Amino acid sequence: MSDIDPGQARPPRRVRVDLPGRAYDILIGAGLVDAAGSILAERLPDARLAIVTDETVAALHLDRLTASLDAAGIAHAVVTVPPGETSKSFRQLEHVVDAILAGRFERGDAVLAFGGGVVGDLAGFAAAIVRRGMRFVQMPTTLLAQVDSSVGGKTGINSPRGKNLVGAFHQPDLVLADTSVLDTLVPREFAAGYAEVVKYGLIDRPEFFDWLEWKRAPIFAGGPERAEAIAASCEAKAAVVIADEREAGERALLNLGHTFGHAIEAAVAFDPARLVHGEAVSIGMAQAHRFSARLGLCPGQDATRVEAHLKAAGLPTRLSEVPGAAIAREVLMAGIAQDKKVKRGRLTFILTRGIGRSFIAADVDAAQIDEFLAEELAG
Ligand SMILES: NC(=O)c1ccc[n+]([C@@H]2O[C@H](COP(=O)([O-])OP(=O)(O)OC[C@H]3O[C@@H](n4cnc5c(N)ncnc54)[C@H](O)[C@@H]3O)[C@@H](O)[C@H]2O)c1
Ligand SMILES: O=C(O)C(=O)C[C@@H](O)[C@H](O)[C@H](O)COP(=O)(O)O
Ligand SMILES: [Zn+2]
Repeated sequence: MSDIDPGQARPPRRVRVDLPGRAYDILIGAGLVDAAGSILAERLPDARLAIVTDETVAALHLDRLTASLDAAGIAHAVVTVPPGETSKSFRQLEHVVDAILAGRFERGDAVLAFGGGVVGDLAGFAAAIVRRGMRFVQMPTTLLAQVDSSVGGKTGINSPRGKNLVGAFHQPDLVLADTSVLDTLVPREFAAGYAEVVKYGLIDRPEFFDWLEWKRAPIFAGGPERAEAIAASCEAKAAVVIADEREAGERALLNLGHTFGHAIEAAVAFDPARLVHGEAVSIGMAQAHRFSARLGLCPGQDATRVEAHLKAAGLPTRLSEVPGAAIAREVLMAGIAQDKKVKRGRLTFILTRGIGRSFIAADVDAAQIDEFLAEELAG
């Protein structure tokens, strides 16, 4: 059987994450929710599925997924969590783990994450720890999850002390990204996912950034460029993950904008009414470019160009755009100190020499970051 649904306009694109012993495919295209049953029956024969989803995704798309699994004779159960970042918690982890155990899912069965990055990170962590590791399928339903979180095996939950501080590396066996489900995403969440698309251009693909400047409108409008951008993003991420699966070195580049961004998310207590992850990354990437320019590393016009592109996509680029009470500098500094890239107390940031010329800067002076944040908050 092939992965091509006869109802689809075109076969899915395929990106291979060629990790030795743990290689997997990312299939990208319209109609993969309806085709999931036949694809999974072929690729994970005999696996029962513990589907983890959130209430919003369940209401919009779950019936089509379960109908497809029923038609293929795949046994499944569903566990639902509330939508939003606050579900990346010990409480929801316990809820998901308990449902998997109550359903007597075995190690050879699979957890299937059907949702955005929150569901993917939470379900993936449950898959990593239940019976010391179950099989795992990602069916990402947000732009962010299709271009970033479903790929590469980072799973986990948040702590009130910081973002993703508890987790595990656990690669999926398969990623099915149905681009048609993005049509129900609210514009704010689409824009948030776009920030992580822009990230790949800013890390080391300047020609991709140029292309995004040119193609942003059709990507947002749902033209063929959208699937192209998703596939290009997955290819960029897969290349980094294959080279450095567990972030011993260069994978840290995927953290561009995240040292500032994660601190901002923690400072607003992960409240999606104030800020979602992609928006925090957008502010963080703009800050990484402004800070690099301030140090004389990056041309000022590159920082301006990055900020203009993010703004044009409807994304925030400044701390002053975060709604609610002003964020205190000390709170941000405390969040930055919890970053997972900290080594012997010294800060690591992803800085840049210009668009597409990011690099890992170990041993960044905390006093300079503190001064920079004071300026940013004043400005
Ligand atoms: N593991 C990784 O490598 C990685 C990478 C990037 C981000 N992340 C994590 O991903 C999370 C953010 O993911 P996200 O932006 O997808 O947020 P999310 O999972 O909270 O989804 C955003 C919102 O969109 C809704 N939604 C999802 N799919 C929908 C659809 N098709 N139609 C309508 N609504 C839909 C959700 O219910 C939610 O309210 C963060 O926790 C971040 O830390 C992880
Ligand atoms: O996959 C990675 O590596 C990333 O850094 C991708 C990020 O977009 C993502 O937000 C990730 O969850 C951050 O990882 P963390 O290790 O800083 O928690
Ligand atoms: Zn991210």
